[in-house]
Amino acid sequence: MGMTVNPTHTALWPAPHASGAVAATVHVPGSKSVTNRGLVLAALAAEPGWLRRPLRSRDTLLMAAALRAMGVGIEEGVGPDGSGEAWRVIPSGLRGPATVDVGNAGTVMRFLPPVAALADGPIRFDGDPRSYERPLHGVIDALRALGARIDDDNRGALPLTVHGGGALDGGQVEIDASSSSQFVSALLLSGPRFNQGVEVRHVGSALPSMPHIRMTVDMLRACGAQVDTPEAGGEPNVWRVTPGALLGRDLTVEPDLSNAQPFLAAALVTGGRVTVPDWPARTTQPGDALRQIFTEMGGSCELTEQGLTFTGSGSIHGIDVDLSEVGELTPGIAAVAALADSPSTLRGVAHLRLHETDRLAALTKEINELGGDVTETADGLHIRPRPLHGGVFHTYDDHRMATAGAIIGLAVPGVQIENVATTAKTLPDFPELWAGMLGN
Ligand SMILES: O=C(O)C1=C[C@@H](OP(=O)(O)O)[C@@H](O)[C@H](O)C1
Ligand SMILES: C=C(OP(=O)(O)O)C(=O)O
Repeated sequence: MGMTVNPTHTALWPAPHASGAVAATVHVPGSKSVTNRGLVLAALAAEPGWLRRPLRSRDTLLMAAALRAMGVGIEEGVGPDGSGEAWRVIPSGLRGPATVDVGNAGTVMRFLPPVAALADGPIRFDGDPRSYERPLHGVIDALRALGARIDDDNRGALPLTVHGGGALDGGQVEIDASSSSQFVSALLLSGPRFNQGVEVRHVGSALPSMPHIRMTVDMLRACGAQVDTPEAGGEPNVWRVTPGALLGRDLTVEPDLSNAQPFLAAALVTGGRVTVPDWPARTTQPGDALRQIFTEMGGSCELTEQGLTFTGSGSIHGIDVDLSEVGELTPGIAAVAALADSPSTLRGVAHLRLHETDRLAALTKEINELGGDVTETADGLHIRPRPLHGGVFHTYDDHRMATAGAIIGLAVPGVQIENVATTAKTLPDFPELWAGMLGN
């Protein structure tokens, strides 16, 4: 864990250059965010449930392994109607001792300590070196305030041990979640199982990634939980979850719309057309914002029975946009912006400095090394397009850096992506899907 060395880091993947307009249909695997919430809620339910078309990637397999280590049954199967791949989740009394490898998954490191507080026995959390640097204080401090006992040798970060007592008081808590919306989601997801439920009040500067909090609330309600939110006429920045049993559900996971991004970007960058089947008509996924953002950058899209079809116009325009709600889209938007016919300003994403890597620094450095002109601002990037040349695009163990580099490679010959295998965090089949899109 802490010392894992991945020998594939030095491998270089020649990013395919597009010889013309792409025309493809790409089936994008399931959403990381929905799969990992679905697993947690199913594990906390009072009865077995189904998760159909789950994403199988590093982040979701780590989540499943962690829940299994705490005693939850997760079995391979076909869904109740006999169709499609599925996981059957069989809740049981959560227990330690157990060890959880969080890898570098924000969802695992934030969503599971509250689950561990409900377990009987100690649960040790460890992960990749980068996981030690990612913010976790909101979850740790809140759990302590709600009655949990936690040993955090690294004070406010991983590695740590949650000494679960089999139950947690819960109640009211204040946190500063400006560094990650996942603090709020984490406390809400386990909230129905706390003796008094939970009331989370965010204090501090702006909260990022609101659609992900709405996803948490929607999925809790779908499992029968009662949740009061600021949107529903409640107090601003306050969420309240009533204690109660969660239902076992039969949930089909939507395609990951943030992972659809590089494929839609390919249509934009090559003046081509890409269809993503099963694009949901209504969703809380932040990737849905790509319909608007990429349209503004020079394409058009149509949502039909066949899915979402995005068509590039042949020109790519710069954009001035606040991405605070949809921060995980930033690397892909920056890649497209570097190829545009006018400058871009991406705002509202200072918290990306504490994502998989410092994404603002990494994008600036890697695009500039290909001849670009990117500067960091206090909360984002200024991107002035310039003619780019080939070279190595480093990825810093960040799946979205790898896909961003691939987008640039479509338009710029000779781009080589270092460690494309890092896409396994959320999209293990990326190189194959990319080649398939290009007809290779
Ligand atoms: O809850 C979730 O599933 C996520 C929330 C967001 O985290 P932050 O609010 O930390 O950016 C997002 O960037 C991440 O990829 C997934
Ligand atoms: C920020 C991301 O992931 P995580 O869930 O690890 O925070 C991401 O996928 O862009």
